Amino acid sequence: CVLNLNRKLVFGLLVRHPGRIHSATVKSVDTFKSTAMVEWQERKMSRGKEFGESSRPNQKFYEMIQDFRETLEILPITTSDPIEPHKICVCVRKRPLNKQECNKKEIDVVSVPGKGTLLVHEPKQKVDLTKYLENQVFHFDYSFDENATNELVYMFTAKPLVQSIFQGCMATCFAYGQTGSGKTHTMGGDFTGKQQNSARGIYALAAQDVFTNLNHRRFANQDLCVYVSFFEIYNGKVYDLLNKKAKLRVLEDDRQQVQVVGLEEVCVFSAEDVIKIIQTGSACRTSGQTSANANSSRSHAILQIVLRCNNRAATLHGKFSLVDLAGNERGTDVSSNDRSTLVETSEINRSLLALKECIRSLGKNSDHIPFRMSTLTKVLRDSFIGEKSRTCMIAMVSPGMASCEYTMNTLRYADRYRDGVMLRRQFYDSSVDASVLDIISQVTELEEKVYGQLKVVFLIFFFFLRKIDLFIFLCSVFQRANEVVKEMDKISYNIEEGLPELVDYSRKLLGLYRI
Ligand SMILES: Nc1ncnc2c1ncn2[C@@H]1O[C@H](COP(=O)(O)OP(=O)(O)OP(=O)(O)O)[C@@H](O)[C@H]1O
Repeated sequence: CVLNLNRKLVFGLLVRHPGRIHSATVKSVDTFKSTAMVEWQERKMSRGKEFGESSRPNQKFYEMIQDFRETLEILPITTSDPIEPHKICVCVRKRPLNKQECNKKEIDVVSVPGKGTLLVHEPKQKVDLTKYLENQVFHFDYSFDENATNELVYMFTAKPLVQSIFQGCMATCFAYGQTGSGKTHTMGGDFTGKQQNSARGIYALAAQDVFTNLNHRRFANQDLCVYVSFFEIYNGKVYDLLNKKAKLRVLEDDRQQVQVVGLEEVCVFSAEDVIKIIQTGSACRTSGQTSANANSSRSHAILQIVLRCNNRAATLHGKFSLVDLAGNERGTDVSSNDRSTLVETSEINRSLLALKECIRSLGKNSDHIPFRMSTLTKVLRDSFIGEKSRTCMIAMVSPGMASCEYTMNTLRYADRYRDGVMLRRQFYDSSVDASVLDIISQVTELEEKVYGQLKVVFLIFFFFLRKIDLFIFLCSVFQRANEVVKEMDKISYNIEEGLPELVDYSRKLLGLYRI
């Protein structure tokens, strides 16, 4: 800034007195310039001292990121920001660098400049070894930086969902992210050693608000009761955390209602009761060790706060499912590579994929929600259907450079389903969209035709297998297969012909969305 001022000053002088710069002025400009340089060097050195720069690996990237940050206007989210109502809300939370990362002099590659924006400064290197940053920008409904408290995160994410269950909604709040990124910290409360401060997690904050609402005169005459259940899904099986980890079965009745048979549902009368339940249940949770977290949760934990009308049938009024998902690491990230650990990891990833598909379908108002893809989505079925479902996803990210790839994966996961929601809105709003939908439906139709014909070939195959000589039969099958292949060629040519148009429209559409 000082150097810029300096340049502006010289430029101003040249404009006013072309070819005649007074030597005293030049001297003062030079002094000014050298002072600015000294200041800049000092600032750089103090920055270095602060982080032990001399031995920091990736010093160059660190400086590039710091220089970039200086150009950013940082306006973190505060309690006075407005809370907007969402059917599906997607947020991101960055945790601070932890002690271990600070000891390793890790670089913080994530910046949260404003209310819903998050930047990842991805360190890259060209073939000639020149270092550069790829600054990736993500937009969410809300973004929380490393200084955000659980209370602040709660206010914008789960609090509106608590209100919604009193209006009869089925609400779900997910904590998603890489292992060690802060899911359990956010949902269950912070740990001091092995001791968890459950009163400061989203679970407890939600419970407190449930009882505040319950005692409010608006809801007091509804005669509602609060019940809590707490269970985990590990390797596709459900275990009751409130009943000595009893293994439970998930059954679907003829009305497609999914029931966790025998799940303990405890009637609670205060937020303190819920906190005790959280402590009992959390202590039972299945954990393991990963490269990023020595006490990694290897299961999805689901705390359900259920409102029932206090009549004989105890009719369901509203339900809030708070889900602390298992870490989304890859198979290679877990410290043990035995078969059971790999099965565990693949099961976790399968269920996370299923979850993404369900939320995307929900965002697109699709008639078909693929909830049968995993146990997790099965037990949360009623959260994915109907007008009364409300969802909030909090994507957690670790700030370190070593976690950059996982951070990008987490953000893409969250961003993609947000894309689904936004794109659908565009489909309905824009005139271009009808053509895109038209081309997509034509492609689907062609695909169905090919599959239909292949089916005929196989039917003929089985029919003739029993009836005629194998040789004649094989000849006819080959002939038909040949025809089908030719037809497929033709169809794929048609698809390719239509593709540029589709891509063009899609680009326009994405362009519309990004603007
Ligand atoms: N926002 C935060 N502020 C301070 N410390 C945090 C924050 N988020 C996480 N931590 C700390 O980071 C460590 C890992 O967090 P946590 O156990 O919540 O991760 P996780 O995402 O639940 O991991 P896993 O999936 O392996 O269970 C904990 O020691 C926690 O206290």
